[in-house]
Amino acid sequence: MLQQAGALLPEAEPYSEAWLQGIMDALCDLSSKDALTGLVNRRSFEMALAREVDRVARSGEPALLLVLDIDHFKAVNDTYGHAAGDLVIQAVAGALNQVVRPMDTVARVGGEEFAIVLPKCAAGFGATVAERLRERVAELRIEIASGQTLAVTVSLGGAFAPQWVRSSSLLWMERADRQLYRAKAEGRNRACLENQVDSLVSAEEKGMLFAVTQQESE
Ligand SMILES: Nc1nc2c(ncn2[C@@H]2O[C@H](COP(=O)(O)OP(=O)(O)OP(=O)(O)O)[C@@H](O)[C@H]2O)c(=O)[nH]1
Repeated sequence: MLQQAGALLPEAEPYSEAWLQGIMDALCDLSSKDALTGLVNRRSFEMALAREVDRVARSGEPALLLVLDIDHFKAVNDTYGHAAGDLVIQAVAGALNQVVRPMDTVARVGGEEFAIVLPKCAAGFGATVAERLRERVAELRIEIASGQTLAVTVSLGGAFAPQWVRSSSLLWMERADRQLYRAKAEGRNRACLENQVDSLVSAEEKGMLFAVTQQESE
């Protein structure tokens, strides 16, 4: 499996304890990481998001979900080729990883789409961190060929997890996605965040809270 995926096999003596451990680590990476960027993949991110939903519901601590999309990325591929597009995706991934805290999870969730979950992120800090990510990407000068560099921008959407409500990661993702659409529609190279956290608990989420309360009272 590892050879088929182009992954390196451990250098230790075959079938030794170190070699088996190396094989297990490499298989874990293969199932949880995106091969192009080394970021967490969509499947693994969805699990991290579900864990965060549970943690927020238990602790009431704020958490922010950001979704990002490279602007006009099709034009990069069409103008400079797919290999240059891949270099752009890798550079953006690296830049995002540099800006966040070790406790945050950065994932590549689609072709030129990324998502970041930021636990314990206070509501007042959301716009600052989103803006810092946007700026960091805009500052990049990505070398796509000798002496040829490209600059790209990203649009971001963000939503805070509803505190004290056992929501679903899917609903959370949908809310962040809506903000991303807004950022694209308003001209790209910007961040749009839901601003009022408490009043944005949807009817569906209230239903989930009710279901939890009912179960707990049985
Ligand atoms: N190089 C490269 N391109 C990819 C990869 N995955 C998806 N793409 C390309 O990403 C492009 C996404 O383009 P669109 O969804 O039209 O969006 P866009 O051009 O970024 O426009 P906006 O999002 O509206 O700003 C498509 O051309 C895909 O072929 C990948 O792994 N590598």
